[in-house]
Amino acid sequence: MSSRCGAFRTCRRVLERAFSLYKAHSIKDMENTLQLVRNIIPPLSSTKHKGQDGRIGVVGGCQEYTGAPYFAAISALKVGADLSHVFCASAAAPVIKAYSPELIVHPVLDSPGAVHEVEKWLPRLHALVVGPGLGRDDALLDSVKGILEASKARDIPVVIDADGLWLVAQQPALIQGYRKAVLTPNHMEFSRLYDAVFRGPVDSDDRHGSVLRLSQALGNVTVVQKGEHDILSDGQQVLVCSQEGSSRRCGGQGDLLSGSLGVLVHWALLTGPEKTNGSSPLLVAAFGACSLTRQCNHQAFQKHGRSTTTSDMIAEVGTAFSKLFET
Ligand SMILES: NC(=O)C1=CN([C@@H]2O[C@H](COP(=O)(O)OP(=O)(O)OC[C@H]3O[C@@H](n4cnc5c(N)ncnc54)[C@H](O)[C@@H]3O)[C@@H](O)[C@H]2O)[C@@H](O)CC1
Ligand SMILES: Nc1ncnc2c1ncn2[C@@H]1O[C@H](COP(=O)(O)OP(=O)(O)OP(=O)(O)O)[C@@H](O)[C@H]1O
Ligand SMILES: [Mg+2]
Repeated sequence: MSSRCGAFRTCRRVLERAFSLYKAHSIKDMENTLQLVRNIIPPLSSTKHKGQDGRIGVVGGCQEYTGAPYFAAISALKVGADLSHVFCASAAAPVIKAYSPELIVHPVLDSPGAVHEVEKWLPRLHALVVGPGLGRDDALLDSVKGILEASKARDIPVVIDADGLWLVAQQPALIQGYRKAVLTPNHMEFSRLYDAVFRGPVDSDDRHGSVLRLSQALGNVTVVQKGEHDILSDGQQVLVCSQEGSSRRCGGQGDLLSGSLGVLVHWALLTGPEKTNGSSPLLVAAFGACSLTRQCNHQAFQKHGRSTTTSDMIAEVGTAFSKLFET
């Protein structure tokens, strides 16, 4: 009996040691990747003009959902973009404008010339975030398909989230092989995409492999699977972001992530792979957005506990950004 207890204790010590080694290793990996994120952040400078640090467009917002595009667009500004546009359905526009005087809001998505109306702006935009609060109306989704095609033709980076991922699950060919696309699925959105591409369910015991395979099958688009740990892959590398957040899971946190990512993607592509130590700039940008969102969640939770909402997290963007990237 006592020798069995001894064996049990030894086994537990081995497991504990292995776990703490793994933890130490992953903390070191996280710190190394955070350093790469710091390398892509442009310095603030008095010689720059308005617009140079980012002009970002969010495509989303319909009668039902006005919060999601607002969260994404305001997060882009708070992270450091100079201008943030929202292209939404007409019913959503006055609501979004009333939330914030800082956003430029175009009520065009449900007009017959929607693609043309957005295309006019594309030469002036550095990145698009497609999907927050878009809804699943077929006519809107059809316009978004045209907007995605126009963005690809101009080589504009696109972050695809929420209902934009619904569209991609219906038509994966839309982003197949487009290396400037980043997909940011939550649990359900990832399962839907995986099922659409592989015609079978995700292996829940192999999250890393599933994310890697999905990215590869889509022609190396960057995939960010959000969850307790965020798993990111460009089809070659797999990164894990375990920045401490909290247990509070209010809606809108993913919108903060996709909006911040719009800016970071622009900065990362501007900097190029020399500063990201051979890692894909988009993967580094995605790691930055995941860390930032989780840090905002952590800080907001310290102050507000169970009543934390996404607006409280957005109020933390400035200090969370400084803590992670400007120390
Ligand atoms: N204030 C707003 O306007 C908000 C609007 N939102 C919009 O709402 C629309 C639908 O988004 P949804 O995210 O609900 O998408 P889905 O309609 O695909 O639903 C996802 C479902 O998965 C569940 N889920 C999430 N994580 C899970 C996990 N780990 N395990 C099991 N189930 C899990 C959620 O409870 C949710 O019911 C999108 O347009 C989105 O942008 C959201 O962004 C939230 C905030
Ligand atoms: N269990 C968890 N523990 C810690 N952080 C989590 C957990 N689940 C999700 N997150 C974090 O919350 C953020 C949003 O992820 P989530 O899965 O809620 O996205 P979402 O469903 O798209 O959100 P939204 O409500 O904006 O649509 C990400 O930064 C992710 O890292
Ligand atoms: Mg979402």
